[in-house]
Amino acid sequence: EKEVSITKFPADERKIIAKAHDKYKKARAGIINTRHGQIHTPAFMPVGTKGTVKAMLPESVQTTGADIILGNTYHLMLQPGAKRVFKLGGLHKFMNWSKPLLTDSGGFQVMSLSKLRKITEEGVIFNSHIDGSKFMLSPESSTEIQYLLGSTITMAFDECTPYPSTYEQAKSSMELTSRWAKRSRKAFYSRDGYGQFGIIQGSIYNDLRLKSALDLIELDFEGYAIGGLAVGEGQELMFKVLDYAPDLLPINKPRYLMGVGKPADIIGAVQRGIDMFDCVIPTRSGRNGQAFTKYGVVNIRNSKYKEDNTPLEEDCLCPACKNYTKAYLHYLVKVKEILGAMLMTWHNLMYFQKLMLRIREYIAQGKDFDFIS
Ligand SMILES: CNc1nc2c(CC[C@H]3O[C@@H](OC)[C@H](O)[C@@H]3OC)c3nc(N)[nH]c(=O)c3cc2[nH]1
Ligand SMILES: [Zn+2]
Repeated sequence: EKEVSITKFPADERKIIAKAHDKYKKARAGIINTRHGQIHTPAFMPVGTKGTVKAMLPESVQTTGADIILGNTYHLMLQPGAKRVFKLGGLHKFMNWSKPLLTDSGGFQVMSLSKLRKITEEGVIFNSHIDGSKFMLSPESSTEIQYLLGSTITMAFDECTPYPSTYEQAKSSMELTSRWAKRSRKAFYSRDGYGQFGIIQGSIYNDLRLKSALDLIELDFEGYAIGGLAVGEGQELMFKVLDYAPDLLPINKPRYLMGVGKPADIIGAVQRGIDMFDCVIPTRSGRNGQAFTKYGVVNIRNSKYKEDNTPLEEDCLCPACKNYTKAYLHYLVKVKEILGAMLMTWHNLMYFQKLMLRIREYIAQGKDFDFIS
């Protein structure tokens, strides 16, 4: 049993008991202590982009077992505006979520959502996808916005290198991210129980990933994210990067793989040393009628369910499985009833949290967990 205690997450300790497996010696289970409570890792973080996990009440999200949810700087700075959220008591109060909140730094959404944008050394100038008004996101403004929102974990302002990229493109993008990380770190207001994570880039090039990690480790972040993945490279290439990238990061700090993923992606990434995940799959696909079950993914809109009087999963404790049948869910989703989105989302979030719970238990017992899904 290797006891590895994490360096201070300001004023708090993160205890991590990394059991060295023969096959999965990199898998680890632990606890991150923050100002807003504990995060049990490996952790799945539901996405609440616009200050709400879509179709869920925050107390319902809590019953699924989620310790932390995500908000998004890009969306919230456009509407309702970071200063307004600050004036109203911060995002925790605004959305009635008292546990940890992680906010992305906004760069990714600028590139994927905004119209007309210009990347300069200073930052990214863009027009809002809502009303076309002009905005600038920079390491300083992104860090300040996340402070105004009251984020427990703030993400450094980075450039998510697109896939595919040539070596030269990935190199200059990674170097820009390193310069922006330095400015983000300088702009961060360090407080007990709050933390800022650096995001490493470098696409699929291992020397660039190493350089990115070295640049960011110098800035002594409270945690590190592996960025530039789940951007279309596919699972095989992603795992190839994850075969070495987590090892470039401090073993005693949280490692967060952004935007991942399906259950099999999560299991493979945990086996390679990742602690934290976020993905829209359980919420977005739930609203689109896809339910994750131990029998595989159920497309509830399929007509074979229209008179199926059994629950999605007979032993699941979520309201969809306890009180309703596949036939009812099939009907609700077909006629686009709001309750359909609610019940499907609730079940999927419960499924993902159960998966993480089982992974944490297997690691704690020193068991292999290849076959869980
Ligand atoms: C899906 N694949 C993927 N997402 C990614 C995101 C957005 C996650 C963010 O996007 C929102 O979900 C829609 C969530 O709010 C999440 O917040 C952390 C990334 N963000 C940054 N800053 N840098 C990256 O390299 C990056 C890579 C990703 N790959
Ligand atoms: Zn269920």
